[in-house]
Amino acid sequence: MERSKKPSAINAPSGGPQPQVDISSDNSKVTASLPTGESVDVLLHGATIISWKSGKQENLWLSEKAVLDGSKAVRGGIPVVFPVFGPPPANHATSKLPQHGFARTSRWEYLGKSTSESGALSQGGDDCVKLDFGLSSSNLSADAKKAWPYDFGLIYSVTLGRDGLQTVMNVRNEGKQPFEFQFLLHTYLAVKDISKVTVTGLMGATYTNKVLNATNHTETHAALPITAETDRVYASIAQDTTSVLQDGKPRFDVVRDNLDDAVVWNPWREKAAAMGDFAPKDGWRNMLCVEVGSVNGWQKLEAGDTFEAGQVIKSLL
Ligand SMILES: O=P(O)(O)OC[C@H]1O[C@@H](O)[C@H](O)[C@@H](O)[C@@H]1O
Repeated sequence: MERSKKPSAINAPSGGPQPQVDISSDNSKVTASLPTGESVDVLLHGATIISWKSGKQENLWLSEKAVLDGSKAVRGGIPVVFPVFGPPPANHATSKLPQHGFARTSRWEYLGKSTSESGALSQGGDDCVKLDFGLSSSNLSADAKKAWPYDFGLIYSVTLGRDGLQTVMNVRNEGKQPFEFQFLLHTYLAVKDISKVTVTGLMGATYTNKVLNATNHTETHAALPITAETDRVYASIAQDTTSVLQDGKPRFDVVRDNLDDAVVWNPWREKAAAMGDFAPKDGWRNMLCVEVGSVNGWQKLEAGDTFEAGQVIKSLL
């Protein structure tokens, strides 16, 4: 599929200090950092970004009890949701998969780095670094392969720039039959105090309110406060950018590319207490998930076709 908004290429390296990329000695994590102090940590387990720092400031929330050894999806950071969002519907090809699919619990392969083609975040030269991760049907566990028997290839590109992080997924149908999928980036943003957070860029969008018996509504808030358990799936949002404000000041811009939907989730006190891997127990005060995706209905990919989509998150300090 041709993308309407392809990231532009960056200029040739300037010869100054270079971004650094390290692979942990146990081969479980890739860390990239820029000479200007930004860094990102990506686990091969789930290709889950578990840390993204702008200088000393951590932008992502990660549970103190997150399980990082590959036995369970990570509670925090940016888990990748594919090929189904939420509990799979009974009458669909994904019906035998676990909630949110297998991408977040599979081990991905690190495909390498580049600094020459980093796109949307670059201001020129080598001020960005792009890490590529791959997952294909041949790397899946026997259980996942059996539950969703399609041939596919995913390439997930994580680009660290000075003022933002870009995450882009390329999905390719490598089989002979079409398949349908959903995709979402389950970003846990770190916030100082949820009681002083508002979310903009959703006004006028219709949403399913999962905490109100999955009823449908239209967003009427220009700046949505988060005052209780929140689990809303917004569909076909007109604006590209969803912003998180702290104390009325912009803290994050989340810019969608070729993705129309977004979930806003905070479990609040009781649901957080019920999650064994959620810590500290009052951690819900310091996080908000703004999850961009394509989750209303299905993306259909014919044999040989590709789909590409992602987000840029800007940390506005
Ligand atoms: O506990 P999980 O599987 O990581 O899911 C967390 C949440 O993920 C959100 O995307 C869903 O909208 C919520 O309903 C869900 O509770």
